[in-house]
Amino acid sequence: MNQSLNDIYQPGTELTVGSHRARIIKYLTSGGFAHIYTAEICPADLSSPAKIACLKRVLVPDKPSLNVLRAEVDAMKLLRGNQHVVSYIDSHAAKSGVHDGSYEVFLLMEYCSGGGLIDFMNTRLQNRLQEGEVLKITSDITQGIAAMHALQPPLIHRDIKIENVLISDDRTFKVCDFGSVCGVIRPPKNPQEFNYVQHDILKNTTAQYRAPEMIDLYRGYPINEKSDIWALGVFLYKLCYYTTPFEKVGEAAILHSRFQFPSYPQYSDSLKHLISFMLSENPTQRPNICQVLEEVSRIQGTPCPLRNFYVTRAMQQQQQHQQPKIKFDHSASQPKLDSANNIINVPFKMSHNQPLRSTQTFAGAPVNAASNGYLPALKPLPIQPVSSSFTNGPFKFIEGNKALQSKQTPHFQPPISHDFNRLGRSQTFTPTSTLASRSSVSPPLAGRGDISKIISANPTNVEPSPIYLSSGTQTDDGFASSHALKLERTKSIASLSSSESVESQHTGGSATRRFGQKLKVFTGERRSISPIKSRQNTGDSVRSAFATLRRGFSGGSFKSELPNKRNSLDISSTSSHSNGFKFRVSSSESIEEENVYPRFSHSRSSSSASIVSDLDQLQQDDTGAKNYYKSHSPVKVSATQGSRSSIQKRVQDLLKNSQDSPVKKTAHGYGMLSPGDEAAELASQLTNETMLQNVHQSTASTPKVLSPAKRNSSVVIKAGQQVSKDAEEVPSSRKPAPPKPKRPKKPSHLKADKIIKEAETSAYEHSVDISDIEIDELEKDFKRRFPSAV
Ligand SMILES: Nc1ncnc2c1ncn2[C@@H]1O[C@H](COP(=O)(O)OP(=O)(O)OP(=O)(O)O)[C@@H](O)[C@H]1O
Repeated sequence: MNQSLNDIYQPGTELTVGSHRARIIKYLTSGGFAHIYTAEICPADLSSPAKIACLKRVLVPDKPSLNVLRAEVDAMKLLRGNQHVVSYIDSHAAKSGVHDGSYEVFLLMEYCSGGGLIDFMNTRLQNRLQEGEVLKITSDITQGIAAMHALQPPLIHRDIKIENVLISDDRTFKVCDFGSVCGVIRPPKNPQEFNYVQHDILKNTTAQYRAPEMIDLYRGYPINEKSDIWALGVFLYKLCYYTTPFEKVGEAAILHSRFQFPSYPQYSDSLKHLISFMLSENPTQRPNICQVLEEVSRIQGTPCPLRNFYVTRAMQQQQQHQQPKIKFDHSASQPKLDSANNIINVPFKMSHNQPLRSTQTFAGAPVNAASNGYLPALKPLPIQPVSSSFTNGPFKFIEGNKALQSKQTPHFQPPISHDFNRLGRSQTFTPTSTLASRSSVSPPLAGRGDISKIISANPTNVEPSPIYLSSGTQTDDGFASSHALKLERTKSIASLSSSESVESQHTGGSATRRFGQKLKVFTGERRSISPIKSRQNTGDSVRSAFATLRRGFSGGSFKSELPNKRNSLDISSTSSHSNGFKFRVSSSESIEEENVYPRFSHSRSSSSASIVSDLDQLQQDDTGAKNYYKSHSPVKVSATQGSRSSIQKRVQDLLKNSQDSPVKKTAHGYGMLSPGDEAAELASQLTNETMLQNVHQSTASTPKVLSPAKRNSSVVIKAGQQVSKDAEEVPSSRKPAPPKPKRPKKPSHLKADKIIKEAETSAYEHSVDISDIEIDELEKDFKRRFPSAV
């Protein structure tokens, strides 16, 4: 940390953060460039009467870095009020007292007095977490992530990991760190896009939690909710075994989802199956977040706390399509609900005898599927019940998380015969599975909108109630991705500053800190006592925006940290990282592997928040990355402008705006606007919101920021340049070929999920008309499945 202890606010220091007064109670800790405090706030937070909040104070070196925080703050705002997400209260930015172009950002959020999950786990080294505890944590975090996936368009967290979970005083586990959040990223279509996405993923994700489709972009899958599901699977595995499933072998194992379950501690087959299911190599075979929660609840023996919003959307979509032609007899087709909202007339078929079709080993022993009672879905699931109860009885519905409860509760529930005979896991952990997945590559998915679109589509301060409207979210299959999205680009995301990223070179702070930093680069941060290293086991990236800012501050070389970048994305690479591990006995009972294979740079730019938009821009720019990055600056395109303008016009607009567009100011969000203030102007430029200037009415001094030269004395490598350079290093055989628009043939037994697909498709393509053929097909399909309804 580049700040001395003198910079720490003393208890009693008073600040203004947005519309809140904050009085420092205590300095808690430092994270990267952030200082974390508890503070008493006035007025108390509306969402909770608590007067104690957490104040995060961050030094931001420059404007582009401010964009990063903006994306994080915006994501927090969208999720505010969800009890499984660390709640945003207020924020504020101003120029720092040091006149070097740096800024100070204050973020007030809910204070989680229980500390971090990582710390909790470290208290349980001798007595590992029991299944009930694992399930409780997983359920909470799944609900937090569900709140993101439920948005339309959805938000992808991209950095789900143990370290990003905090515990509130009521022992609720909460997701934090939204610095890596993005919208759905469609598969890159050309080398420029490929390099851009690759770079963005390296910056914003953590190696051990990276999904196969993130490592091997040539597979042609979008980075979407299913990538979060993978990370959540790794998270769940680590909760159980205190290490990640791919710790030993690394990427080669990730690419084929090759892992084993340790024999200790012992967990039920159901839980292991769930993990395996979530870690399906093929993203289309992973469950969606609602299905994960349903299964967690089933294992817990409790009702599922959320409705399956994917199903609801699909049903609504179907209803919309069919209403004009089909006389829908609700009474015949819809399941009857009892007073507790339980379905009472839906046959529930659950096979306990389905053999598990997986070559995966469970601590060396074959899985006894018969004792499992539940087998994960082999294929994208057909419409699921909103929730399944643990027993073979009726599905149960409860009104759980308010933030996810629809104000438009559907009038009917899906009439489902949930046939578990059809469920099973087909994944084989052989290299051929990769080939198979390649052969069924989904056609490119066009962008679903950048984060600015997400923000505008999901207004803050409002419960994400539109989640039950038609979904633009991919649920289960890649088929939907064959429908290119036609979401209009309403405005160019403000955070177009990847070229500004700088690299780590620690230049200040104590010797201990420097040592710690260095360790972090190569092996993860050490915690001298803790055997569960917050970064050690999780690989290379720490993806909070604040962490990035720290690295941005400290300079360093991106290139130096990317010796193996090419290999890392080479699916054919057989490079084993086994030599890169050394065993370290970190406690009497746990032996941890220390990942020492090269880390990638983690400099973050705001690009993470705008990748879809950026890809669109790249796509339109035939002259490639060079020109793209030239125009890669904060741009404002109005909503009306953005709609389907020609390529030339859009490029012209972008270039023009990047050069001289005056910024439209509004006055909400970060606080009041001080006209003329550059920080406020920037904030407005980035977010249509404003920041307060000099709101910082502290009696304490402003933290010192090292001069750029000092903190970045070696090299500042622009991300764009580096990416281009790396692009040259990609062997020609690995040059991305345009993804084949090959659409895998859908097995007939999966036709039910067509409803979901249609819903998704329709949601993506707002302007697309449903053809007669499709309607006929829908009709036929509907008649076949619900004969009583017609
Ligand atoms: N809302 C909160 N309530 C309680 N403690 C918090 C809260 N936010 C952060 N902390 C504590 O501060 C630490 C650092 O916070 P955070 O991770 O957000 O900062 P950072 O700069 O992103 O750090 P890093 O670079 O290590 O990720 C966390 O590990 C946690 O212990």
